[in-house]
Parts: sequence; structure tokens; C-alpha cells
Amino acid sequence: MVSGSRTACSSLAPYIRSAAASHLLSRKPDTKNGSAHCLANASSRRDVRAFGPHRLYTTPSLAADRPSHLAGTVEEKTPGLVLSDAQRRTIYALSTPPGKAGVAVIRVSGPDALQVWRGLVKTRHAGKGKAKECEPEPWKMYRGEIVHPGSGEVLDDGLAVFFKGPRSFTTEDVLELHVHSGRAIISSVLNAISFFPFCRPAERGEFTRRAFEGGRLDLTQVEGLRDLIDAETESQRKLALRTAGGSTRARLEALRNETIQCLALVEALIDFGEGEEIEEGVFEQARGRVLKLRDTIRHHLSDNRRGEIMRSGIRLAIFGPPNAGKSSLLNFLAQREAAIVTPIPGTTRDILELSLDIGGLPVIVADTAGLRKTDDIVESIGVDRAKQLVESSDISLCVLSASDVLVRSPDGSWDLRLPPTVESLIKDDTFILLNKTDFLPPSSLANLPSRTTWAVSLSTNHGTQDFMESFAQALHRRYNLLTANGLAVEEPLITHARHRAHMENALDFLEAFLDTPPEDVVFAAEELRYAAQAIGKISGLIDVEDILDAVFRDFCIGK
Ligand SMILES: Nc1nc2c(ncn2[C@@H]2O[C@H](COP(=O)(O)OP(=O)(O)OP(=O)(O)O)[C@@H](O)[C@H]2O)c(=O)[nH]1
Ligand SMILES: [K+]
Ligand SMILES: [Mg+2]
Repeated sequence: MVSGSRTACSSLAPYIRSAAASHLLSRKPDTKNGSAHCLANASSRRDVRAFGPHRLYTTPSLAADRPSHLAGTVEEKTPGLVLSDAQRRTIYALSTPPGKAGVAVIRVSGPDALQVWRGLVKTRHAGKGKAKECEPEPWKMYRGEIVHPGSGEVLDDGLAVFFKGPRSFTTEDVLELHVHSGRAIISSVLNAISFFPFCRPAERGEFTRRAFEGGRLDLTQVEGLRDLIDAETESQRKLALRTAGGSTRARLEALRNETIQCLALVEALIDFGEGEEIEEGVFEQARGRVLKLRDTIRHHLSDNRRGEIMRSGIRLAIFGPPNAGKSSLLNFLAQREAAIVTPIPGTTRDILELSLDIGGLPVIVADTAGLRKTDDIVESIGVDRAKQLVESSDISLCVLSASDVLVRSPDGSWDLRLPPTVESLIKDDTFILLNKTDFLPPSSLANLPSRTTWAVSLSTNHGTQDFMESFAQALHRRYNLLTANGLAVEEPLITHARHRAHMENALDFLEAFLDTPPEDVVFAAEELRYAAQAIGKISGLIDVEDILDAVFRDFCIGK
């Protein structure tokens, strides 16, 4: 069938396209249309139930003050109308932290954002004359008065911008009011917005959720955005910025598309059967591509969890014998007296953890009790905790007093002798810091074993600068963030445990596919379908309500 090869392939192409166009490739976020114009719908329906904790709009005095542009809207037509939460589709919230500051941003999103503008924003022509209503030109910042839509009272002098959906953060119409940040101003503006029956306060993360539902962001971008807000170090910021920008989304989409292409090949076999309209070897072709896909996913999974570690922080345990200077090191790294330091061995008993930035990396540094045999019950609990922590940390750094561990051999050279209490905890990848070099002649430090060993004096600060630079580099190398010549390597794809779980599932399904013989082509297709779904769950393309709730729960209100 050599000559038929091209025709068979081209005859497959539309099939693949149609499979791609089916439910497999496209999630149709249709929430916008379904929800739009609740005002119009509500006003035409008179059966709106009037119960629940909802605001009653028609306070007579306010209704009498109502500005002309609101005439004829929902509440005129349906006196005493109370809208349910679902009908109050326009949401609002303060998007900046509450309190005294230069500027506070209040965001309004939903089908009636423009109505809110008409009620609240009065601008002056060329900055002069009486402030008047104006229809906003989208995406243009206006200076004006923010007024109460009922009484017309001026609440603040501020800026306002109207974003026309879908070119807005939420993909809906969005109004942003920039007012002076003060408690009374903020609450008066929020109160003014609540005057509209079609508006309700936003829930936690609801703006972002709408961006997701509108298809602007996928779940990885939502998580990236949250991580960006939480980022405390350069590396976290960079990673989160790229994820929020859609790099993970694009890479996952490529993996999922490839799975779907393989599925399309296999489904074509089911529909047509090999040898009829389709070339031979289609199943093999799919197998070959799935093998590559499997290797790629395996590669991402065997990343030492560096994406997750980068995001949540590298857990570093400082351990060693009593009085070696472990707490002194913690204080040096933190640049403050966080831990108690005394000449008494056994000073530190419990674990003390600090989140620090080391060379742009997030590191959770833990100081521990000095390791020794002791009859003191409190101290021995501390020693046990220290050992457990060393075992469970991502990395460990053993601090030793140089004069205790460097021993001069008969030929005049210096050897490192590890105390038995710490020896069992020292692995190939354990970093070693020899402290108190001020007690030693410089010659003893000439030939230190490896690049993971440093010698310093935390009292005189001798060698500490070199240690910091070299230690940060070693961390970058360990987490594969830099190559040997200081260049950044491939950024991790998996940054959350949630991604890893779905990725592992996808790998299982791909392997199940590879174990399925060609006769069972229907089952084989099923495995690929599940694999595509598992990858889709990472992006949230497959709607799973509990995943969504978990992701958005961690957001604050106004985001
Ligand atoms: N001479 C000298 N003394 C140091 C140096 N670093 C720390 N010390 C002193 O060594 C003593 C013990 O320091 P710590 O930081 O409390 O030691 P530790 O390992 O935390 O001790 P424990 O918590 O008791 O296990 C203190 O008196 C420090 O001032 C150093 O480089 N040179
Ligand atoms: K001590
Ligand atoms: Mg200590």
C-alpha cells in the first residue's frame, strides 16, 4: 500500500479535524450568553420571587430622586421587585486592600456594569463646567465625580474606566472606579453600587472565576495568577508570571492535542476498519506517537518535583552537633536575631522555621536541636525531631565546628572526621559548613573535600560572602534552574500536586493503551480518551466542580 499512503493520509485529515472539532477539543464556555441581560429577562418576567436576604429597591424617597436615565428599568416595571442572587449577575468588590492609601480600586463586572457607570460617574467636559453624565468610550480613563445614584451626593473625585466585554479581565463588561482609599469613601461607594437591584457583592475569587468561565484563563493560569500574588521571591514571581501568561496552558494543550490526534487515528480504525479506506499500519502509527507522548509525560513527572518545590519553597534543614553554630547560621541567613544563641550546648530544643529568600529562591530554613545523646527529656525530644526533619527535608546542611572535625594526620595534612551522631544523617547530597575557622590556622582549610563544603567563621564573617554565593548557585543547580554555565534550563511544567495527580493518571492510561492489542481497538480508544481527559482536567477543560471550588477558594474577594 505504498502508493496509497498519501491518499489514505489525506483521507484521514478531515476525520482528524472533525474529531478535533468535536467535544474533545473544544470547551464552549457559554456562561456569558446564558447569563447576559438578566435585567431584560427579569423585567419581562413578573414571577420573580420576592424572598431571601435581598435588597428591596423601591424605597419611595429614593425612587423619587431617581435620575432620568434609570427610568423604565426593572424596578419601575416591577415595583417591590427583589432579584435572586443568580439574577443579580453584576458583581462588585473592592479590589485593593482596605485601609488608608492613595488609591482604592472598586471593580464592577457583569451585564449591567454600564448601568452602574451611568448612575455613578459624572464627568466634566474638558475638565471644566458642571460634571455631567456621559457615555464612556471603552478603555479610556475619565476623571470625574463619583456620585450616589439615588441622592446625587458627590462621594469622591476619582477616575473611572469602562472595559467593554469581551476585552476585559472577566470577559464581561467591567467598570473600574479609582477613588481615594479611605474607609468612609470605600464604604460609601460600595453602598452606592448596592443601590442597584441587579448588583451584588462578589464572592471570593469570583472575578477570576468569570475570567475562567469566559475562556480568558484556564485553570493553570488561574493558579499562576494566585501564585503571582503570593510570590515572595524572584524565582517564584518569574515562574508564576509565565504560568499566568499561559505557558503551561499551551504546553498542556499540545500534549492533549497530540493525544486526541492519536485517538482520532484509532477511532478511524473503528469506523472504517484497516484495509478498506484506510492504510495499513494506522494502529502502529498511533502506537509510535503514544510511545513518544508517554516518554514526554514521564520526563515531566521525573522532575524531582522542582516546580512544586519552587512554588512552595525549598525545605532546608540545618543540623549538626551542639554548639556548632547552627542558630548563628540561621540568624546570619535571616539577618536578624531570630534564634537564641549562647555558649551553652543544647540551647536550641525545638524546630524554628523561617521563610527566606536565598539567591532569589524561596527557602524554608529550619534550625534544629544539636544532635547528641542526652538524659534531658526535653532535649532528647528535640533531637528526635531534628533527625526526622533532616530525613523529610528537600535539602540538609550540616554545621560543624571546624576545630572539632578537622584532625591533623601524621603527614601534616588535615582530615575531616565526622562525629558519629551526625554521620548517619550525612548523604551524598548533604551540604557541609565548617564553622569557627577563626580557631584554626588557614592551612587546615586548603583542601576541602568538595564544592558542597564551605568553611566560614560566623563570628568574624570570614568566608560568609563566598559561602552565600556558592550555596545559592548550588541550590540553583540542584533544582535544575541553571545549567553549569549559568543559563536557565527548561522551566518545570508541573507546579502543583494537583497537576501531578492528573499527569500520573494520563500516564497510566497511555500505558494501558500501549498494553492493549490491536484487536481490542475499541478498548484502546477508550484508554486514549481517558488520557486526554486527564490532561484536560489540569487546565479545567473538563468541568469538575470540586476542582474549581478548590482552586478559587484560595483567592481573596475582589480578585
Ligand atoms: N569563635 C567562634 N564562635 C562562634 C562562631 N559561630 C558561633 N560561635 C559561638 O558558638 C556558640 C554556639 O553558637 P550557637 O549558634 O548557639 O550554636 P548551635 O549549634 O545553635 O548550638 P545548640 O543550639 O546549643 O545546639 C555561641 O557562643 C556563638 O557565639 C564562630 O564562627 N567562631
Ligand atoms: K548553643
Ligand atoms: Mg542552636
